[in-house]
Amino acid sequence: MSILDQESRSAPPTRESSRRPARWPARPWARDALFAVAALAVAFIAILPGRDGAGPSISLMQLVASMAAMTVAAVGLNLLMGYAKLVSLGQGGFYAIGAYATAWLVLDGGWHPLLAIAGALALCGAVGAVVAVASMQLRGPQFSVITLVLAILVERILNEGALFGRLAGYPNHAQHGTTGLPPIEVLGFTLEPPMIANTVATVMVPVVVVTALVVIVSRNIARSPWGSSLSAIGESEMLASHLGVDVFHRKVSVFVLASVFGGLGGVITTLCFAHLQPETFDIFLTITIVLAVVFGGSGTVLGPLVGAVGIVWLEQSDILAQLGDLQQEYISSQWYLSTPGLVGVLFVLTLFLMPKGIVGTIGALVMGRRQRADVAEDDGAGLQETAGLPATAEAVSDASVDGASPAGRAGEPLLVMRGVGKNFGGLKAVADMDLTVGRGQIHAVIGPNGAGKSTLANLLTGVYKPSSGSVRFEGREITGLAPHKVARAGVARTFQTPQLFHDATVLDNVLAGFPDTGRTPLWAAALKPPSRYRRDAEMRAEAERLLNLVGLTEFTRLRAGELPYGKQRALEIARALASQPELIVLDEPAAGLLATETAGLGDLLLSLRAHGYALIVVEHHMDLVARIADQVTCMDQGRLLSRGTPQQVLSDEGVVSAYLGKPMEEHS
Ligand SMILES: Nc1ncnc2c1ncn2[C@@H]1O[C@H](COP(=O)(O)OP(=O)(O)OP(=O)(O)O)[C@@H](O)[C@H]1O
Repeated sequence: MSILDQESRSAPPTRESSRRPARWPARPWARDALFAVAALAVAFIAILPGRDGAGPSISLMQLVASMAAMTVAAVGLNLLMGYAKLVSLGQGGFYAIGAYATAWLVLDGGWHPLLAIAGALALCGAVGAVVAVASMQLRGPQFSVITLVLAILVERILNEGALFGRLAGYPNHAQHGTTGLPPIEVLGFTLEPPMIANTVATVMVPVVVVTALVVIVSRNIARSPWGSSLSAIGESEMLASHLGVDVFHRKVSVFVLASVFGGLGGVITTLCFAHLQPETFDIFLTITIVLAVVFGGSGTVLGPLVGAVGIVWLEQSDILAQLGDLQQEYISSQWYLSTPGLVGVLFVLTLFLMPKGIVGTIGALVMGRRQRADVAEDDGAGLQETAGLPATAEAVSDASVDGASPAGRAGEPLLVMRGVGKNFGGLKAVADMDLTVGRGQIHAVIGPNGAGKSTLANLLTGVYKPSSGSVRFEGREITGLAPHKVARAGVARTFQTPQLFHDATVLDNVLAGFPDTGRTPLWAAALKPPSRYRRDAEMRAEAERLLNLVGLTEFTRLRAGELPYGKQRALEIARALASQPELIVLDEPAAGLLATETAGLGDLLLSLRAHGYALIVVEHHMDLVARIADQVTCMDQGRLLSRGTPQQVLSDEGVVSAYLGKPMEEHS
C-alpha cells in the first residue's frame, strides 16, 4: 500500500544520482567480496613471516596472536559500545571466561578441543545473557558499573579460586603435571601454538582466518538494518522503539554477541599461549579493550581492528618502556608512569584530540571533502534553499506519488480511541477522550499548552499505557501495546523535536525507517544472503524516491545533522513513510518552520492524504490546520473541548476563549 509501490524504474533520474561519481566496484556484493578478500589477504600476510617456524618469527607470531585476540574482543565491544552506545566495562571478564573455560574443559573436563571452544563460547553467551537481562533496565553509568563488577568478579575468582591454580596459572604442575595446554588436533592436523622455536605455529592459520571472518561479519552486521537498529538504540531508545525495534531483546542480543566475541578473544589466547596467568586478565585488560575501540574509532567498521593492532603494538614494543626510562632519567626516578599509566594518558589524549578515533577522524575528513565537492558542483541550487519541503503542490505531484494507495477504502475507521485516559499521579493529563480517524483523513488535534495533546499521541503510539479506555487500530486491539508493536501494526510518528541520526547520511536516516530495522534476523544481517542484497537495493530505490517526494534529493549524502531545521523535519517525514504506515502521527510538524516551509508542509500532507494515508497532526499553526484538516479535535485540560470541521471548531466560542484568544479570521 505504500506510495512507493510503483515501479522504481519509472522514476526519472535525480540530479543527485546523475552527478554522483560512481563508487568502485559499483555492485554491493562485489564491494563486499572485495572487502572479504582483502581481509583474508591481510590476515595471511600477517602470518607469512612465521611460515618456516624460524625462532625469531615466534615472537612476531605471538604479537599477531595478541593482536588477533584483542581485535576480536574489540570488534564485539564496538557493536555494543560504538553502535548501541552501551559502554560495557566487562569485556575483559568475557575474555577471561573464554580463555579459562576452554582450557578447563579440555584439561579437567576431557572435552574434545573444538567442543571445549564451543562450550566456552556458549558459556560466555549464557553469562552475557544473564548480565544483559539483569542490567538492561539500567542506563549509562549504572550499566557500566554492573559490567565492571562482572570483570572484577571474574578476575578475583581466577586469582583466588584453587580450581584455576591461583597465581601458579593454568595449567600448572601441581594440578596437571604440565604448564602448557597440549596443542589441539583437528582432522589429523596438530595446531601448534607460536611457542616453540623451529616449529611452525600452525594454529595461526585458523586464528587469523577466524579474526578476518569476525571483522567481515561485524561489517555485515553494522551495515545491515540490524546495525541500524543498534544505532537507533544508541541515539534514543524511544526512537528505536518507534522504528519497530524491540529494544530490550535487541540490547540483550547485541550484549550476548559482544560477550561471545569477547570470549573468542580469550579462546585465541588459550590456543596461542597454552598457559594462562590470572594477572593478565585484570581490570587493565578491560580498559585496554575499551581503549582499542576508542583509539581506533568507535562506531566504525575498521576502528576496533586499527585500535587493537595499534594498542597491542604499542604495549609490546619498546616505545612505552623507553618513555618510562626517559621519564626516570629526566623527570623523576620515583614519580614516573609505567606502561599502564602511559596507556591511560594515551586514552585521555585520544578522547580530547580525536574523539572519533583514528578511523572515525579519517572517515569524517573524507566525508567532509566529498560533501564539499558535492556542494561545489551543486551550482548553488540545493543548500541555499531554505525550504526543505516541496514549496508547491506541483512539486509534490512531480514527485509522483501515484502508487497503490488505500484511498479506495476511505471512510472506514482506521483508528478508534474510546474513553482513553492517562493519570500522572493526581494529574489527569488525558481524561475520557474519544478519537476516530478514517483512512485518507487528516485529523488535527489542537489546544492550549498542557492540554494533553502529546500525551494523547503517546497513548496511541504506545509510549504510555492508558489508565483507562481502549485503542483499536484496523479493527485490532492495540491498547497498551509497546511502541515497537504499535509501529509494526502500521502507526508511524514524528516528534516535536526531530529525532534523527545526526552523524548518518540523509539516505541512511530514511533507510532506518524501513520495517527491516526491527525485523531483520541477526543471522541474515551477519551472513548477508542474496535476498538481503535484493532487499537492500529495493530499500535504497524506495528511500531515494521518498527523499525526492519531500524535496531532499539534493542532500542524500549529506549528514543529517548538517541539514537546516526545516529539512530535518522533511527527513523525519520521509523516514516515517519508509515504514509503510497506514497512519502517521505528526507532533507539531510546523514548529520552527518558516512560512514557505509551512506551506510546503501543507502541500506534502495533502498529497499524503490524497494517497490514502491517515494523519493525526498535533499542531499550533491554525492556518495550516484550517487548510489541511478534515476534522479538528480541540482539547483543554485533558478533555474534549470541541470537535468538527476546521470552520466549526475554529469559530467555536469555547475554543476561542480557551485557546485562540480571538476568532480565526482576526488572526490573519
Ligand atoms: N511523563 C509525564 N509525567 C507527568 N506529567 C506529565 C507527563 N507528560 C505530560 N505531563 C503533564 O500532562 C499534561 C499534558 O501534557 P502534554 O504534553 O500532553 O500537553 P500538550 O497539549 O501536548 O502541550 P504542548 O502543546 O505544550 O506540547 C501537562 O500538565 C504535563 O505537565
